[in-house]
Amino acid sequence: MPAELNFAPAPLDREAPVYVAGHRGLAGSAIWRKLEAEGFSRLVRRTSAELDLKDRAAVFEFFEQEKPEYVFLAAAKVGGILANNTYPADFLSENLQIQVNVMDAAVRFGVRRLLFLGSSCIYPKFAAQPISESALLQGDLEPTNDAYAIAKIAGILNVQAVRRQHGLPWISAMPTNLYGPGDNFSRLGSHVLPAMIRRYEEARLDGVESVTNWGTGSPRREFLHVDDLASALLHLMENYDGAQHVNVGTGTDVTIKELAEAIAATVGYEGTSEWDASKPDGTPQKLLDVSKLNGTGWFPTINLEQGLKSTVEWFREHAEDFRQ
Ligand SMILES: NC(=O)C1=CN([C@@H]2O[C@H](COP(=O)(O)OP(=O)(O)OC[C@H]3O[C@@H](n4cnc5c(N)ncnc54)[C@H](OP(=O)(O)O)[C@@H]3O)[C@@H](O)[C@H]2O)C=CC1
Ligand SMILES: C[C@H]1O[C@H](OP(=O)(O)OP(=O)(O)OC[C@H]2O[C@@H](n3cnc4c(=O)[nH]c(N)nc43)[C@H](O)[C@@H]2O)[C@@H](O)[C@@H](O)C1=O
Repeated sequence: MPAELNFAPAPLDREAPVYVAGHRGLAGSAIWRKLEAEGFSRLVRRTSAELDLKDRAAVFEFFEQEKPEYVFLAAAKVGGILANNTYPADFLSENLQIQVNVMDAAVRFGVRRLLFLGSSCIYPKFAAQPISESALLQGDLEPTNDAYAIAKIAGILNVQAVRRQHGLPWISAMPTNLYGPGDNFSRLGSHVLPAMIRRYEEARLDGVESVTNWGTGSPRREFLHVDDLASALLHLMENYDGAQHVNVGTGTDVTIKELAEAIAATVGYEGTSEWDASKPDGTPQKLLDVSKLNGTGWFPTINLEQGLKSTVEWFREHAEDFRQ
């Protein structure tokens, strides 16, 4: 068993090996950029083709070889409402395997600090708004993502159990809906914001007069730019130590209809928007209470208007990669 470690808020050692699990994903790539910009000199990464985190033996071998001192656990099976609703068994199984393997290996090889990334979908479907950390397990989950949410709740408990049993000062962060460069823009598997950027931009280019979005447009969502997420996560690694997970968001939300209007305006689409109410709306609202995070001294810097503009620019620069 590793020696018990005590945490005191302090900058992470820029010379120590840091493993960013999921470094090619939306969140992981932003964490990687942030750590590089902050002068971390021994960043460690593996693609899923090089290291399948579901392969327990391979994960242990990797940790033994690289001996990371810090881990950002941003590798996961992730998708929007339709993907979650269609493949619940995969979302449950793959996420449990990935997080258990990584955390078990991290215990075995004495990782000093590990940050587990969950999601705001861990909270009850009808939680009081804004949702505070203490709302966890106080009500029924949203059925379209209950399997994924249970895996993420298990991850929070895993971190807490490691803290109790092994004395390692690991933490969990629960981000709200994320967006930014490197997002998944696939038509069926993506989240709403990248899906709409693609839909409205392609409709503009093709001269299509009307686009159809999913659901009624009435649900409310909070959107955090991934560069803000990465900055918040490094801040938490350097300033927060507690068994309770920390919400990471902006503290403001919009309706999906308002988001659609903002995206249409940003891409310059002048047609109309329809709504397909046969598609699920999901949780009516999931606005995070971010007072705990703000209390540590961290605040977001990128508002939705700026973030949409730069993400549309990024999508245009990479549009070829998404042609099918
Ligand atoms: N996107 C969002 O809106 C939100 C995301 N989160 C959380 O943030 C984290 C990251 O999400 P996000 O960046 O959006 O996801 P992405 O789908 O963009 O990236 C996930 C990454 O995980 C890696 N991965 C998946 N399966 C495996 C595996 N079996 N072995 C190794 N690596 C694997 C992939 O690696 P590779 O590219 O090499 O295949 C990929 O780069 C997740 O924990 C998610 O729950 C939380 C709230 C909202
Ligand atoms: C991050 C979070 O992401 C998922 O939950 P979600 O918040 O419901 O995310 P979403 O982005 O998929 O949808 C938000 C809203 O937008 C509407 N909507 C309209 N048009 C499109 C559309 O074209 N695509 C998508 N995906 N949604 C659309 C859609 O009907 C819904 O009302 C879970 O994976 C959950 O597990 C999770 O953690």
